[in-house]
Amino acid sequence: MDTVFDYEDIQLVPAKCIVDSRAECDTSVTLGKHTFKLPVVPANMQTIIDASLAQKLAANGYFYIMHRFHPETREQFIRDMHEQQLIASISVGVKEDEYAFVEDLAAKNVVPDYITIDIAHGHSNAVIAMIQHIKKHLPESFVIAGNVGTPEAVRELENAGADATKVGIGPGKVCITKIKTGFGTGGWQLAALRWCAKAAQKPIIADGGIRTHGDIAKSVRFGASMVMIGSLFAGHDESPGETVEVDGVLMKEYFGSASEFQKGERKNVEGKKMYMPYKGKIIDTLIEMEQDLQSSISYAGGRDLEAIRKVDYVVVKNSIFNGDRY
Ligand SMILES: NC(=O)C1=CN([C@@H]2O[C@H](COP(=O)(O)OP(=O)(O)OC[C@H]3O[C@@H](n4cnc5c(N)ncnc54)[C@H](OP(=O)(O)O)[C@@H]3O)[C@@H](O)[C@H]2O)C=CC1
Ligand SMILES: Nc1nc2c(ncn2[C@@H]2O[C@H](COP(=O)(O)O)[C@@H](O)[C@H]2O)c(=O)[nH]1
Repeated sequence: MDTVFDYEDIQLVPAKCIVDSRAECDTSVTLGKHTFKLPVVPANMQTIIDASLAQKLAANGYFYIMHRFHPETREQFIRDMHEQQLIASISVGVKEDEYAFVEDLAAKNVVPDYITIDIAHGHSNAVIAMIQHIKKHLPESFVIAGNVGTPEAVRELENAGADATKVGIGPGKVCITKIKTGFGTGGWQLAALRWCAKAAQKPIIADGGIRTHGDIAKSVRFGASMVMIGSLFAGHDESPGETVEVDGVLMKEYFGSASEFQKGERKNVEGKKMYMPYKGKIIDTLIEMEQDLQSSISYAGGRDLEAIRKVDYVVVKNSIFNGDRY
């Protein structure tokens, strides 16, 4: 691999505008059998999504992935979403119980539209076996497998039957994998995405490290079909994390899925907790993301996300804030 870089090191180069208004630019994306308003999905984490937010997102045309941390509620969740004619998108792990869960869903003909295999180190026989198990019992479900950080892993999971792969080992805001293990794509996530995308034959979801709305356009430029985001979605009214007041300022908790707060014990901890400033309603953030992405498309000289995939870029180390931070 040649030089590595991250989101803050890249700027996309503008091309001649062909629209009269940014409102003409279409940010929609198709993943599997469905089309969504934005190429963005809130992280499948307990402080980011719950059933109520999932319902709201799906009803308004956004993609979502429900987390897997209340496993006993998943079947009813799928039934509830389908009763409302909404997509059902769940997560699974790879432990023994999950095999029985998939078989049970198949036996009852309760078929999720999307199933995400949510594991820290996705380039593993455990994930390959789970992909094959889902494809055998629930062939109509769209399978997203991850997380990975190399082209070899993308190819292997695709060959096992994954319909999309999720790229990002350790770039997350509440991630401490890189500190605890020395491994990951933290600090070079965008270059890792490009590396993986060159090998991919199916959609890639870039996961972790998005800090600004412009990073969504950069992810699309470097090969992502969709972008998974945790921290930017934390802190909203609808975010399930606990709300606290610190020095008179409202904050909401955001913790890692491999943190002691999720696990309930200090074993193989690779995540931490932080408090994010309260941000108001999530729909306002989604609308702002859409407007910013429409603007990105206009700077790319096109009318839809495809235009962004072709733009030139420059690598200017740490250039994005011109030396300033918010
Ligand atoms: N995207 C990222 O960078 C990361 C994300 N996470 C998130 O944290 C959550 C917990 O992840 P995870 O621990 O995988 O899930 P689980 O705790 O469900 O573990 C899944 C299974 O994989 C095994 N396992 C986990 N990590 C490894 C490894 N490095 N090598 C071999 N076996 C392993 C576990 O066994 P055992 O526990 O006995 O090893 C267990 O049997 C997930 O939601 C994941 O997305 C966590 C770290 C990094
Ligand atoms: N290393 C860890 N990564 C984690 C953990 N919990 C979640 N995650 C990953 O982070 C992203 C969200 O990243 P953000 O930068 O947008 O906040 C999420 O989708 C997971 O892939 C964890 O405990 N450890």
